[in-house]
Parts: sequence; C-alpha cells; structure tokens
Amino acid sequence: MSSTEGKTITCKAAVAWEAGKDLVIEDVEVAPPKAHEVRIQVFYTGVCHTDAYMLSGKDPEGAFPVIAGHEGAGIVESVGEGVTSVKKGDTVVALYTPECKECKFCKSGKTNLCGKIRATQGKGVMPDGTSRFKCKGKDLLHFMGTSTFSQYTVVADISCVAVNPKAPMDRTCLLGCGITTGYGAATITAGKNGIEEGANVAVFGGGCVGLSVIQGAKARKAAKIILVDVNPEKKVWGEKFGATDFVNPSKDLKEGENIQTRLQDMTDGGCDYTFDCTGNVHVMRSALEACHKGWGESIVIGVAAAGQEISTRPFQLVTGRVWKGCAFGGVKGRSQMGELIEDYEAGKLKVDEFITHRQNLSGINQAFHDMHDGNCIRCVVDMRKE
Ligand SMILES: NC(=O)C1=CN([C@@H]2O[C@H](COP(=O)(O)OP(=O)(O)OC[C@H]3O[C@@H](n4cnc5c(N)ncnc54)[C@H](OP(=O)(O)O)[C@@H]3O)[C@@H](O)[C@H]2O)C=CC1
Ligand SMILES: N[C@@H](CCC(=O)N[C@@H](CSC=O)C(=O)NCC(=O)O)C(=O)O
Ligand SMILES: [Zn+2]
Ligand SMILES: [Zn+2]
Repeated sequence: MSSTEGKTITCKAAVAWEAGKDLVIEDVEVAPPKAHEVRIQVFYTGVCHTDAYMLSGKDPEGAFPVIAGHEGAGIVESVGEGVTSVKKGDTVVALYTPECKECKFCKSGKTNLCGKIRATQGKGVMPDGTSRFKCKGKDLLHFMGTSTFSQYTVVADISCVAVNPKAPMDRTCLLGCGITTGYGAATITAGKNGIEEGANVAVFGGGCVGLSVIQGAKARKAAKIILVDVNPEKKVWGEKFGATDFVNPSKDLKEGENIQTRLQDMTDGGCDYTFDCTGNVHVMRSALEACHKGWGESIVIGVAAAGQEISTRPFQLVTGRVWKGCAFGGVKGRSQMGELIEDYEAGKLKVDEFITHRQNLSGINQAFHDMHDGNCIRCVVDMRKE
C-alpha cells in the first residue's frame, strides 16, 4: 500500500474560478477514488482548443469553478473498489470519451460514444454526482471526466486506459485528444471504414486536429490531400504531414471563385471527403458544399460556440452529399489506444512532430496565449514541475 492510498492528497492544480480569466495555480485536495474510480498522478497534459473554448464561457456545458484539461497521461496512484481494468503503477492515458463496453452505445458497434457516465460528466461531477476536488473549502467541478490540469485527478475506471509503460508520456498524452481525433476521423469515421485509396480529400484548418486528419489520409493513400487554411504558415505544416496542395481562401481565390468552386475544380467535380477542423459554422457549410455530388462526405470535427448553427440548401443533401461528425475521431479508447501507441512506437504514427511548445504547470496560462500563434500546434505541460 502506498503512503497516499485511501487518503486525501493535497497537490497543485490550475483552477478556473470563472470564465474568461487566467487559471490560478492553487493547492487542491483530491479525495481518494470511490468504487469504480481511479486516482491518477498526471505527469503530462496537452492543452486543447476545447479547453480554451470551455474556459472562455462559450460551452453550454461549461460551469465554474472547474479544473479543465483532457489530454493527459500519468500513472495510477490508487484504485477504488471493484476496479479491474487498471491497477496501481499502470501508465495510463485519460479518455474523455469513455468506453464501458456494456451500454447500448458501446454494444451497438455503430459509435464510440459511450452513454454510461455522459450525463454526470457533462455536469462536471463523478458518476455518483459528487466531486473529488476541493479548494479553499469549496468543491471544484471536473471537466470532460478527466481534469488533467491537476497533479492528481480522479476518473471513472472506464475513462482511462493502461498503455505500454515504455511509450513516453510527454508525447502519448497527445493521443488523449487532438492526434487521435483527426487520425480517427480519417481512418475510422470517414466512409465505411475510413478514407479509401485514391480518394480526394480537403481538410479545413491545419491545427493539431487537421494535421492529424492529413496524416490519416496519407496513411490511407489518398490522392489529393488539400489543406485549406487562412494562415499561410500552415502550408509548410500541411506538407510535413502529407498534404499535396494548400489553398488560403482569404488570398488565393480568383474573382467569381469561392472555396467550394476552387476545390471542385481541383478535384474533377468535388472532394470525396472533407473535414471541418476549425469549429467555424460557415467553414462547415463550405466543406459540405465542396463535396462531390452523389457521394461526397463532410465530417464535422470542430466545436462551435454556443448558439451557433449550421445551414445549407437541403438540395446539397438531396443530391447525395453526406454531413456527419465525430468525437474523438470515432476511436474506442480502451479497445483501440494500444494500437495507436504501437503505431507510434513503430514509427508509423507521427506524434513528436506536433509538439511545438512546452511549459511547466506555472506556465499554463502562457500555453493558452501561445495557442494563437500560427506555429503553435500543441503545448505539452509538465505537471510535476511547478
Ligand atoms: N470533435 C472532437 O472530438 C474534437 C474537436 N476539436 C475541435 O477541433 C477544432 C480544431 O482544433 P485544433 O486543431 O486544436 O485547432 P487550431 O486552432 O490549432 O486549428 C484550427 C486552424 O484552422 C484555421 N482557421 C480558422 N478559421 C479558418 C477558416 N475560416 N478557414 C480555414 N482555416 C481556418 C486556424 O487559423 P488561425 O490560427 O489563423 O485562426 C488554424 O490554423 C477546434 O474547434 C477544437 O475545439 C478538438 C479535439 C477533438
Ligand atoms: N460540451 C459542448 C460540446 C463540446 C464537444 O463537442 N466536445 C467533444 C470533444 S472536443 C475535444 O476536444 C465531444 O466529445 N463531444 C461529444 C460529447 O459527448 O461531449 C456542447 O455542449 O456544445
Ligand atoms: Zn481536445
Ligand atoms: Zn458504454
């Protein structure tokens, strides 16, 4: 038994007291895991745009005070009663899309969305309706079932997966969201079983998610892989991951052209697959309309702010274009993370290349500021260094 097992741990965490304000590094108390829960020492966490989105106050599910973060890797400190899937000392990746393997969703074979704890996760509490975090006598909310901006966090046992301990956690943490999301969207969600060889693909938005779609499209031997981004610096980034073409819609379009018609011209009538990786609802429309008549599919990945809605002429769908979307790329975290880590270890999946910035825990606000720099793809925060 470790010295901390069964006891409350006091550690540092980046606390969001209210929307739109910097995070504050606080001493927080992390209660021991209850039944079917796991307490994890978080070693590394990435910082995702979805964290920024929630912290800005635009997420209808966002509530404060909260500990954000969902791209984390660490080591199991202790487990609650009945936990069999992981044990103390295991290296784990946190899963904001859990996998219980027994609910209607998990058993359907049609989706990676798991219904078992979604309602409480969305309310920022553990499955029993309470929080494991306290600061200054107040309960803090959990976020996305993971809260990786704390040196210790408690998650449901279905919200983490044990992985090869040899894989470096300062990189594999990124498989907890951005890379897996884009790569899975291209290799699992698109079409019946991912993008087919020879398909023409357009990816809107060349951040971590879009570049990961490009990586997946390349793995599937797509023909044209066109990156569409308003940031000219993203051309080089796209090429690094396998993009064959780049279009900047704010600079490269001729008179009378829009991005849809440009992409149709480049692909003999339209793309087989397009992906929105921006979260902009107007871009989502363009991505759909750039699809080939009869079969083109557009996959929405970007998260749009509260109140935003998508629209198009229904005729676009009547004429065979398909609009769909996915969370976590359609990847089932507990069943499929091991394979991604193997691919990374075998040099088949790029991960290190996404890391452009690093911070210690005390630099976490800088990580959010750096997100606005076009050359910031992902910042990894070392949670053990204050
Ligand atoms: N569904 C899911 O499971 C997940 C969804 N997400 C969401 O995916 C989205 C992408 O995430 P991430 O890659 O980290 O984000 P980034 O902000 O790093 O990347 C988005 C890119 O899109 C560019 N962009 C912005 N507006 C346009 C436009 N009008 N046309 C073309 N490009 C544009 C941005 O340029 P600039 O930098 O100049 O603004 C940027 O290069 C976010 O909305 C995020 O919340 C993330 C993870 C999982
Ligand atoms: N809570 C928001 C939507 C936020 C959202 O779409 N989250 C994605 C993951 S984004 C990761 O970086 C997701 O998993 N969605 C599926 C889910 O079940 O939450 C809102 O209410 O609009
Ligand atoms: Zn994310
Ligand atoms: Zn389930």
